[in-house]
Amino acid sequence: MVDALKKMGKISRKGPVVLVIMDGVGFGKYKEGDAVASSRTGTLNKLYKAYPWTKLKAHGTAVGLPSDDDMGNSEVGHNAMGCGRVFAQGAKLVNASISTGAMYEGTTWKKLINNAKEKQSTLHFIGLLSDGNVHSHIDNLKAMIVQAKKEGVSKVRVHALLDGRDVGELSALEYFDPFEEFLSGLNDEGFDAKIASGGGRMVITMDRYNANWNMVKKGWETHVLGEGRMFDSAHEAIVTLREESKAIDQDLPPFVIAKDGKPVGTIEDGDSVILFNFRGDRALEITKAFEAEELTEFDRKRRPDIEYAGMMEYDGDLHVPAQFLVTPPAIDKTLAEYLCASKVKQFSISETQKFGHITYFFNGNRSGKFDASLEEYVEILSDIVPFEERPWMKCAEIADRVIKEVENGDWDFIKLNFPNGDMVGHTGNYQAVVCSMEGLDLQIGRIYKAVMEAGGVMVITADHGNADDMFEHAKDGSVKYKENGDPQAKTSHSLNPVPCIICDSNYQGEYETELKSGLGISSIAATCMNLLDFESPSEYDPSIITVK
Ligand SMILES: O=C(O)[C@@H](CO)OP(=O)(O)O
Ligand SMILES: [Mn+2]
Ligand SMILES: [Mn+2]
Repeated sequence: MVDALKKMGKISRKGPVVLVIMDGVGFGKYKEGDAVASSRTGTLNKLYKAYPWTKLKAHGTAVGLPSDDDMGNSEVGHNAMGCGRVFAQGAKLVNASISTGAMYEGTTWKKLINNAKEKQSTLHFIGLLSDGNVHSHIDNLKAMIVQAKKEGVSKVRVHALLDGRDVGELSALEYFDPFEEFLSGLNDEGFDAKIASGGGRMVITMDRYNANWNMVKKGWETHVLGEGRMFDSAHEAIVTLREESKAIDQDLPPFVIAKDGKPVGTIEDGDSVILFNFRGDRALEITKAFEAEELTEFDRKRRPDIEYAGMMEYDGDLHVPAQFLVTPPAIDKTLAEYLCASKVKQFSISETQKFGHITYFFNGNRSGKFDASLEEYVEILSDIVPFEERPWMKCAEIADRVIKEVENGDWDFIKLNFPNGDMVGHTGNYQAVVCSMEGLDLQIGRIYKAVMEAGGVMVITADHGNADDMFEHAKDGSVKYKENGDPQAKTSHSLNPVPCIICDSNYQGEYETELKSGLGISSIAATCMNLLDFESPSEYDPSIITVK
């Protein structure tokens, strides 16, 4: 348990500090494709003119990723904002564990490998097949397969999800084709590795925050039971299903690879299974499907008796999964923990799609509360729809609730995540993103009014960019176009910085109006502490404000 924070005795506000996280809203590098800049955001424009603001780094090493070529993402972004400093993140830790060989010395790896060897059974890998480095990296998978062969495993099956969300929207074959070749290169009379099933990541297996368990059910049927449309190869499945459905990769229907009408890689008693995604939000449900004795969310029909391991521990509170290959970053001393120790009353809210971002990720990948008597978490249920069809999502409902809480005056610190910029940004639909940004801006205007009337402070920021970079650009900065002349949509996050605006209802000169520059989003935590009149702990990254 951390100590209570020290009071500064310098900043006193009647109302709460309200932290607004606009998920996926950054400052575009290119004019073309910047759906944030090209939206009519009257509120934000007004706030940029009226209040101090700065740009914060939200990608690469500033959020604990291996290099500055890595775009930011919600996990590392919320970890940084909620924990006040930067930890080496999953992408970096897994990479290191594999390249030093530490993973293969661990008990979990040995157990799964020995299990497959002793029982002459199959070693399965399930996960996202791309180099997006948000949930997984294909190089990790390849290294593990090579090692498994070296250690004497004879049969490997890969259940590969198409990405198209952290990489190009139609890039799957750039990963699948060379990967099939890689497997063929390894195969010999003593070793047999194949892709056994697959599908789009937004259709099967990778649901999060209990938004749509039907996705997990479909994933189970596809990977475990081998039920579904059958194809001879992943290549054939992807080409055929693309043509029929016109879907982009993340939305491609599921497929099962079969030979002579029989699936090549169902998951059976005695097998070993590794979920090779390192990020937790979209790994928890499929993990539960494998691990739970009783499952109420869907009928598994058959639950194989297997050795199951995740790439990482996905939930540090609940210790899920029971077995994992790499120990996650030891994120401790979080903002919420410090605020609880200091008796600060805190309210957190988002809609389902980002509910765990503002709670679980923000608290360093822990699902529980630090002090239930001081904290309330509210989830507004997300619609189960393609978000380009409802780009406003639940931003009005979130704002309604926040305004009510601000007016009631029960909380010292309120934090919320608006998913619009990100969830709609991932669809690649420019018009929908503009609509999402304009809807969001209206709601920020409503919250702003309530916070000012209550005499509080509103801090507006984001976890990484997305909506600010909606077109693919060539190395020379020019927009890439499709054959039909439309710009090529970019569905992934961006490498761009994000805003931090401090709207203070009652500024009395207690801090410099010039905000510090060159900082990253990990500085949000210390900033919020200062605005709540606390000194920030020495281990935290510096606050954005300089208190006089
Ligand atoms: O949808 C997700 O899982 C990721 C992209 O892979 O987005 P975010 O980090 O914003 O949650
Ligand atoms: Mn995000
Ligand atoms: Mn995203």
